[in-house]
Amino acid sequence: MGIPAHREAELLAQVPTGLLIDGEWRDAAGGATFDVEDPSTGKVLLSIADASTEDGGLAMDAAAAAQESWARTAPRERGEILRRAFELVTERAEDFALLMTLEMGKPLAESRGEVTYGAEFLRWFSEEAVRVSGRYSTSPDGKSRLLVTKKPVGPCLLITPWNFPLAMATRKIAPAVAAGCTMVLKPAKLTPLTSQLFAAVMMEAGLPAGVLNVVSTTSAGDVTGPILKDPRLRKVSFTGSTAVGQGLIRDAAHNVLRTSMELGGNAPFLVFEDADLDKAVDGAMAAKLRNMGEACTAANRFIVQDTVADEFAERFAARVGAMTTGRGTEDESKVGPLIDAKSRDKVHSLVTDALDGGARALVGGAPEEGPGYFYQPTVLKDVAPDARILKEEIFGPVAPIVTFSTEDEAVALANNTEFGLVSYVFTSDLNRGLRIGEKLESGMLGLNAGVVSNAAAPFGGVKQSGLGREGGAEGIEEYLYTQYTGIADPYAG
Ligand SMILES: NC(=O)c1ccc[n+]([C@@H]2O[C@H](COP(=O)([O-])OP(=O)(O)OC[C@H]3O[C@@H](n4cnc5c(N)ncnc54)[C@H](O)[C@@H]3O)[C@@H](O)[C@H]2O)c1
Ligand SMILES: O=CCCC(=O)O
Repeated sequence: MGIPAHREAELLAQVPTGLLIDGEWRDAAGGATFDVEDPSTGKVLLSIADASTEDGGLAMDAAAAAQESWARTAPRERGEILRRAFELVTERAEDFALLMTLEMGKPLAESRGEVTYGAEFLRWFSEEAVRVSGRYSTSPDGKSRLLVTKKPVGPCLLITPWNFPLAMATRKIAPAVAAGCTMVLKPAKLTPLTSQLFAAVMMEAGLPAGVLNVVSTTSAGDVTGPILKDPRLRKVSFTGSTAVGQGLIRDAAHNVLRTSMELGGNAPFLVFEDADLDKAVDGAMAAKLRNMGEACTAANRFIVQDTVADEFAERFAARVGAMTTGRGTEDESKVGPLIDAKSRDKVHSLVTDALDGGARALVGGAPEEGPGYFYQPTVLKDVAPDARILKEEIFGPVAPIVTFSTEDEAVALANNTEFGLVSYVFTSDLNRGLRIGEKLESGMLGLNAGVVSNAAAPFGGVKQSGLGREGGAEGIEEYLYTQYTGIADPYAG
């Protein structure tokens, strides 16, 4: 059983294929289009408008023109639009889930999870929209008054990746809407369809024309480069690879833009000998195989105390080996394809390098035969310390295991990376968990938990994993700036 072909066709027919500029769906200026493919089959799902530099300029014009009036709308009005969007996405959860599965490949159950997660940003920020506040105080010498207010930063450029097509968009759009900012959204060319449908839902929820403009394109730099140089732009928020983020930070320096950067990771997953191994294996499954390992939060290095390493590896490998790969629309599929051939080749080159360096594959270790970009869920043991797989983001269903003997050694191994997004620690000793957490260089910590993502939490990294936070009370601050007004002493004649 799976999803009938006519259901897929009916859904695809509802996805807008134009660019959303100033509230209208339009063809690209030169009429160009591009194909979006299903990574399970390589077949074309839909052709959509391919934005050019000119289209990017029109989108920027629309965002700039809408900014002033949008900033003046009542916070409650912005919150209600987000709340309606939350309800519409929730009503259409099956559509969004199927669309993500089609264009990105993840199993339907995971897509449904992403719909819940992605929609939650809409609900969370619908509530935050009315909580922005400032303060009024007396200066220390009593001679003046200090009025501190928060204002929307202004038009924003939002750039999103392909791996969580809905949640990465709502995590930016919702706080921008709540704060009163207008936007140009550039989704990833591999998975633009979810953003296209989501933008239609935002319009249906009552978002005024020009507030959200969407320019899907195959020429990312050509579209975003001029926007970044436009003096009307005030902020760029990016989720994607560290290399691209570094380039955008350089470009953002030109106009000294506010930047939020959600970049790559190399998460350590630490298992201590006092951990409940059943829970550690459950956590490892979630931290590694969620989204086929194509998550910035994916556990990239399993660092296990030597006294329990064999038992952990054996149990983990048994679970991983039981995971069936398949098109995400099929009921039995637990692990979908990787996003494209390049990604699968990269994963395999990391595995091959590790095996050549002396590692053993307890399960998996090769691409799947046949159509689509499937890779066998894999566990590697005895990985050499200098293996590339321990240094680079794997972004696939592959788990390398290394061992340690002391707490200090575990921390040193975990911190031995330029990334610092999330770390996972499994121990039944709370003091040890907190102690290790204090020593780990990462923006987030999963303590006996394999997933930390939550709309109510500040998501983000340190070191080369990024700048700023998305979600939580912190998320809206990224779209606000502080204005201070100094007021003369009201008692002085
Ligand atoms: N920290 C986080 O929250 C988070 C979340 C999801 C993904 N990621 C990271 O994203 C990466 C995977 O996503 P990806 O492959 O889509 O990343 P990517 O950096 O290749 O692309 C991300 C986005 O940037 C665009 N882009 C690429 N080159 C550009 C340029 N020169 N100018 C402007 N835009 C450009 C892409 O079209 C896409 O929309 C991984 O490294 C992953 O860790 C991080
Ligand atoms: O890929 C990174 C995002 C993952 C998440 O938000 O849970």
